[in-house]
Amino acid sequence: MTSDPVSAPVLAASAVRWLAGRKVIVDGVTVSVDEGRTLGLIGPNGSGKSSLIRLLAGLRPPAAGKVTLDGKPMSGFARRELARRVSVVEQHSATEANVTVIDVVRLGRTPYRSALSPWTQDDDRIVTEALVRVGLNDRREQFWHTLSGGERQRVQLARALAQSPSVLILDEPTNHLDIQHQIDILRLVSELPLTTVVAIHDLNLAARFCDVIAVLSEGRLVACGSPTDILTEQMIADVFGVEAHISTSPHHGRLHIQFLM
Ligand SMILES: Nc1ncnc2c1ncn2[C@@H]1O[C@H](COP(=O)(O)OP(=O)(O)OP(=O)(O)O)[C@@H](O)[C@H]1O
Repeated sequence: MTSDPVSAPVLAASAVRWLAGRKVIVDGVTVSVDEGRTLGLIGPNGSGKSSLIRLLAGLRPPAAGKVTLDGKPMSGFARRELARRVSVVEQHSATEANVTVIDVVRLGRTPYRSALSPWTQDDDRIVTEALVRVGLNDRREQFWHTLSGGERQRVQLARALAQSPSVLILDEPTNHLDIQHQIDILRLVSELPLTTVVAIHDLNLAARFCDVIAVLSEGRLVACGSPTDILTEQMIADVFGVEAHISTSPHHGRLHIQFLM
């Protein structure tokens, strides 16, 4: 008897736990994301989204449980190898003063360079492509400190794309963006052939652009599945404490959540 091979998820956290001092911040969370899919992390402020993101990105080890990339423990990857595979844009990415947009995006190529490998035309092409994708190629010479919050977020995304990752992890990538750029960036991210994890507050955008949604509350995973299975009026009342009406949009066929205030 033959059966289809079962493919392992690209990125998976299994019963991960993380503590700040003695306080449990991430409490036994199991989530995974398959190749090319977009996993959205939602949950109230302080529910542990950023903390889980740092574990999934390999930026810190879990106190218990494990994170795997292509089925291999994250802890087994060398720093440089991990940086070639996984790009992260955190909520407040620090960047030095007196650098230009293109300087920041070029940093994305760091994992591919060494003292013996000069900057190549390929590096230039990849950096330009990333700038074009986020709509900032004409700002490449502008100084970082003169950019708006939303422009900085788009530059950080371009830096992450220039890393040519297979996994992209984004912590609230749209929180400074106007509505057009929110939609543009999430559409771009969801259409890229990358495996993506995105922490996001806007439930309508999560419904529209994520394939799978994981809901966190007080550090625990309370639900995980397709947007239609997960985003229910009951879940929104239980987890966010807000009454909502959910319908299917006649325009794009995805869920439309209205908050009843
Ligand atoms: N290093 C730390 N030391 C102490 N407490 C921490 C630390 N990191 C996170 N926390 C706490 O853990 C909880 C979860 O924080 P986290 O930033 O992961 O939540 P979040 O869901 O991303 O929140 P938000 O939606 O507000 O960005 C918060 O109560 C936060 O204060």
